Amino acid sequence: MDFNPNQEYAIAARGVRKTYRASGKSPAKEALKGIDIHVKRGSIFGLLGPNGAGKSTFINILAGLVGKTAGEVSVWGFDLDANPRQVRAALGVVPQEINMEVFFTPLEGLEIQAGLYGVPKSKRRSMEILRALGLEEKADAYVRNLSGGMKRRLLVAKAMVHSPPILILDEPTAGVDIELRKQLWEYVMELHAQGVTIVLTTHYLEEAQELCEEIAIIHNGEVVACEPTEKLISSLDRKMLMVTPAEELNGHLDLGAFDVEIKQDGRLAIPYQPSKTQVAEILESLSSAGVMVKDLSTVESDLEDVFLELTYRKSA
Ligand SMILES: Nc1ncnc2c1ncn2[C@@H]1O[C@H](COP(=O)(O)OP(=O)(O)OP(=O)(O)O)[C@@H](O)[C@H]1O
Repeated sequence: MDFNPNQEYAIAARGVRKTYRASGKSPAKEALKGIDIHVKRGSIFGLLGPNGAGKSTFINILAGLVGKTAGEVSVWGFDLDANPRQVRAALGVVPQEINMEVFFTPLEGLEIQAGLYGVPKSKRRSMEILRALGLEEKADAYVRNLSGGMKRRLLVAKAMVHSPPILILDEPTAGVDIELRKQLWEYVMELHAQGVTIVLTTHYLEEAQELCEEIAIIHNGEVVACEPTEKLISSLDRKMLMVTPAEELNGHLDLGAFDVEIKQDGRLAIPYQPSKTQVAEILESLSSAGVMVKDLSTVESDLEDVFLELTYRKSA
């Protein structure tokens, strides 16, 4: 396909809305309330949000499985409404649910998928893809005899048969053990190194923090944050001062304006806002309370804190 190198974005979505119609006893549901998302070409982009936030709805709109109610979407420079076929060719989508044809072997399944995408026989790379995902030995096995992790890797393989420039993974590691998760990410990182743009939704904040260059947080159908990962984390005005007292403290400690928690190992955890509080002020309070400090360190916030704070702010 045409890789349109002049386009900056792999995916550009503006004002995307989706209202699911009422059916039976279920009322209409506004799942996306006008979201803007821009994914840079060649990046790894994370879409985070609690259950029901609207992540799958957005991905299903991109994949052409759900029709949007309003807004504009362009994928690899192609408008979704005007050029749905090109958009489909630009995307490899790994769905959340393992729902696959069990009558074919993995190799047959990939060949059929390649055929559906019109990949000529001479350009097919089915065995190469199976090898990369550690499924070479299972090429001729029954799909129903594969483990859950293998099935998930087979879904990734299927999404890549037509060599799309964008790979979308919807909760790819849910229920996958640590070893397989590692293997899956190694392959995804390899694709990334080859220039493939990766979009993933995950509930594993740590995973997103580790892998994604940019993260959008969706909550209740709205984008509450969309920034480079580091900036997102540093934008949170919260740190933790960890203090090891010279002598063990028994029970309660009152530090006035500061909250303090005595950890099991005897250290004190004191949260503070760097924009408002100097560490010296906390040390003064400790000194007034008669606590001698043996050692201290500060802990940065992680994505979990950002996530909680942003989603809390929105629902407050
Ligand atoms: N086909 C549908 N008909 C009606 N409502 C739907 C439909 N699909 C999703 N919804 C609703 O839209 C909202 C967003 O759902 P969506 O599946 O996009 O969330 P999500 O962020 O992907 O959540 P999860 O992480 O649980 O997959 C939810 O309230 C959900 O119940």
